[in-house]
Amino acid sequence: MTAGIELLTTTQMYQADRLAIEGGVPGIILMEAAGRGVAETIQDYWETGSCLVICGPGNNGGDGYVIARHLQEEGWRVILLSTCDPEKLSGDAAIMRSRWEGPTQSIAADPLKIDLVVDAVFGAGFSGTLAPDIVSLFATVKAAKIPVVAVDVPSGVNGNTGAIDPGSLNAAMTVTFYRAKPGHYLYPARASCGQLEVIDIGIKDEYLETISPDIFTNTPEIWKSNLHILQPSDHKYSRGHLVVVGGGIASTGAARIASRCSLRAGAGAVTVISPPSALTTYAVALEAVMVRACSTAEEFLEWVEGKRIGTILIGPGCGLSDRTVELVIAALNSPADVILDADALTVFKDNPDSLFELIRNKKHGNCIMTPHEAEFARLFSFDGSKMDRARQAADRSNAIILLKGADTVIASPHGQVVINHNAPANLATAGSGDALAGIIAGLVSAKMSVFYAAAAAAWMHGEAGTSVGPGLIAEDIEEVIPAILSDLHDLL
Ligand SMILES: NC(=O)C1=CN([C@@H]2O[C@H](COP(=O)(O)OP(=O)(O)OC[C@H]3O[C@@H](n4cnc5c(N)ncnc54)[C@H](OP(=O)(O)O)[C@@H]3O)[C@@H](O)[C@H]2O)[C@@H](O)CC1
Ligand SMILES: Nc1ncnc2c1ncn2[C@@H]1O[C@H](COP(=O)(O)OP(=O)(O)O)[C@@H](O)[C@H]1O
Ligand SMILES: [K+]
Repeated sequence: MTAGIELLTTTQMYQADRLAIEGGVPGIILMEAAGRGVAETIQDYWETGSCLVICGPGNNGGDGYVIARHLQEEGWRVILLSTCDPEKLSGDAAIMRSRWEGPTQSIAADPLKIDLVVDAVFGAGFSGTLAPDIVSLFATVKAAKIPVVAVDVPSGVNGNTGAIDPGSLNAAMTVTFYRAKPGHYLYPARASCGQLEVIDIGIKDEYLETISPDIFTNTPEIWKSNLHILQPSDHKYSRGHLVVVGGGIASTGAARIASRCSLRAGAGAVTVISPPSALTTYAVALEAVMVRACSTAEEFLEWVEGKRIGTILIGPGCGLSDRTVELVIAALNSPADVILDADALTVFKDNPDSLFELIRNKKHGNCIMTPHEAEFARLFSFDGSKMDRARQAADRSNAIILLKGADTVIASPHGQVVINHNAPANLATAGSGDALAGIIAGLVSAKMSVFYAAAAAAWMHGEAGTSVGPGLIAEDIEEVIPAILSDLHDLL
């Protein structure tokens, strides 16, 4: 099995296919390897039994004929069903059909007597809607509750976007080739893929240099070498002094959660900036985190510059006020790296371009914005997949965009994308986003480059969700960061 962190679009997958063919592996050999690989994977997981293979009109259907042949040779009772006139198949698929010696049915067999269904109707290049006869066939399979193995993707999934026709099948397993596709990791399609298996069909890894993928799954492999390793010469300020801009007396929890997470993630020193009226509340609640009152944006900027603050997190619990707007402007005018979250984004909903201009004009330091979908929609009005929207937003704003959710997407203004896939749904709890923002800030403060910091933080946040498990509240996240960091350092 190959895994590989690269995700390929349909166009890139066709390019891989072409490069392999030009490199001397004919398409028919690739198709044979693909079908045989799926059949072998099926046998790794299922007892020999009876199988319905549903074949479509293109090469995905061609794979289906190969799978049917191999399963039959291994003793399976195979029923093959074509969703189109098999005479209309062309190219490699037509050749594979000619090598299939069993019957080909054009109407549904009795699915109740079948142990497994192989969905080889459409591949990752599908877009649009499934025809009614296919939807109705799939409905029969669903009603019979037979496990489904999808070839490449469950038919009806768009491999580039993660969009899915509601009539598609829910696969127990999806077997794809060479590298996974973004649609395997983006919702809603991700929920329909089941266990994802990526198999080697003889396309060389070296072709990736030509293809130059820019979409990746979020694994430590991407960013672990960028984690800061503490040295004997380190002291608290060399590890980075970070500022979290806190809100007023009614909403101090968010900055408290974020600031504690940022210390855990690696900042050497953290100061919460508070309106004078809330200073005592912060001071009583925080121990290792310092607190400082700041009345005006001018005073804030002067202090940030004077103290050579390297990182500023602003937004969690800040409030939708002129103070927040002024402090965001001051932060972006400072040389520090800036993480904008929550209220720091929403305060610009009536004039997002002014925010983007501030970011574009930032002379030193970078900016990361961490919206959830509603915050994103207040600033941007792009169409398309979550990945495309995050990418366009990064391009428009010149910030790193971390668009939150079960499939958090991190996009850079240079078009690089990472899709996170380890976040359990128990993270959907108040304050969990504040913890994430704090972890990002802590990693940035500890000198991790900003794109990697955003990706690493999303991954650590997901691990924290899994580690705490059911009943997680946002305060729990900081508690498990040391163990997660310790495991990460073991990988180095
Ligand atoms: N690449 C590789 O390295 C390898 C790839 N392999 C396999 O090839 C598969 C990709 O093959 P593929 O390009 O033939 O696509 P696939 O989905 O089978 O069929 C396309 C057909 O569907 C049709 N169609 C499309 N949308 C539709 C709609 N909404 N509603 C109705 N029809 C629609 C479309 O018709 P068109 O619209 O183009 O006229 C066309 O006839 C891939 O998934 C993998 O399994 C392996 O063999 C090993 C090597
Ligand atoms: N269903 C889910 N599965 C996994 N992660 C989720 C889910 N829903 C939310 N999250 C994560 O939880 C965090 C919630 O952040 P946010 O909405 O800003 O909450 P808050 O503002 O209360 O802190 C984000 O990191 C998001 O990606
Ligand atoms: K399929």
